[in-house]
Amino acid sequence: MTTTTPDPLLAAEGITVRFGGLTALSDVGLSVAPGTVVGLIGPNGAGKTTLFNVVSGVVRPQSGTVAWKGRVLRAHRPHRLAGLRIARTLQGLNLFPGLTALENVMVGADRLARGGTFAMLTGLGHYHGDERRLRGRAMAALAEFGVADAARALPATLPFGVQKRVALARAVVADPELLLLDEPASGLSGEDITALGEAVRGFGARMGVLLVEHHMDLVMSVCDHIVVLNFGRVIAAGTPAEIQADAAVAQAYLGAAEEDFDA
Ligand SMILES: Nc1ncnc2c1ncn2[C@@H]1O[C@H](COP(=O)(O)OP(=O)(O)OP(=O)(O)O)[C@@H](O)[C@H]1O
Repeated sequence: MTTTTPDPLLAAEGITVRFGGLTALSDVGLSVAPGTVVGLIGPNGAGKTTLFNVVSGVVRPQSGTVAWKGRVLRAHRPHRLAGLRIARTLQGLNLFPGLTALENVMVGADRLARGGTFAMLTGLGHYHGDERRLRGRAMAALAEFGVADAARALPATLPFGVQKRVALARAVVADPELLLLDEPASGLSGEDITALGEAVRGFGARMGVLLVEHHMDLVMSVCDHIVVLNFGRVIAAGTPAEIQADAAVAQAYLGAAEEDFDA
């Protein structure tokens, strides 16, 4: 039998996570196919970050599996993601304060450096060829995000929106096959969000993307498929149009808003 649906890059199945007596995720699944942007949304406390952390290897589920290209990941750890060609950005910027924007992006290209970025940045080992090649690549990544002129600056001296772009450049500089984005729009507004949306759509043409995000306009405009969590369960999954028309989703957000209102 032939199928038009590509095999997923990432497939999480039956994920259950408990923190003491609290069930943060209950039998949750999602998958990301190449060239698609999958959104993960839900009210506060729904379990989005927990699922992001399971996929990243930060949290180990009590049950369920995470598979990468059809192979279940058993010793799944965050520092192994780059080797699998999975990149992620976190809610915080996580830029190295003592390195310039360019050097930060070069760290993201570590997978491509034969001697490792450490050798390259410290000058130890055989690094000259790597250094030139990766510097060029990192500059190109900064230019792609319109922040090439920030290359020599330390992160703390740059506006927040520029730091965010540097963090995105670092995430994609090594050409990942899957990009995990945890609330990339947080702290951004106006044209920075518009530019972020364009960037995420651009990533979607080159790689699979999993986007955890509160900013609904962004999610609805960039995602091919959306999974909605509430109280640790998947309550809906579908296209942006299907999710916008889903009564259970509207109820979940309305309920959350009423709780916020009562608080
Ligand atoms: N390390 C932890 N220990 C105990 N409880 C936790 C832990 N991490 C998350 N939780 C709880 O698990 C539930 C899901 O939290 P999670 O952060 O995954 O939700 P979220 O959808 O990302 O929320 P938000 O949108 O507010 O970031 C919440 O009730 C939260 O309090």
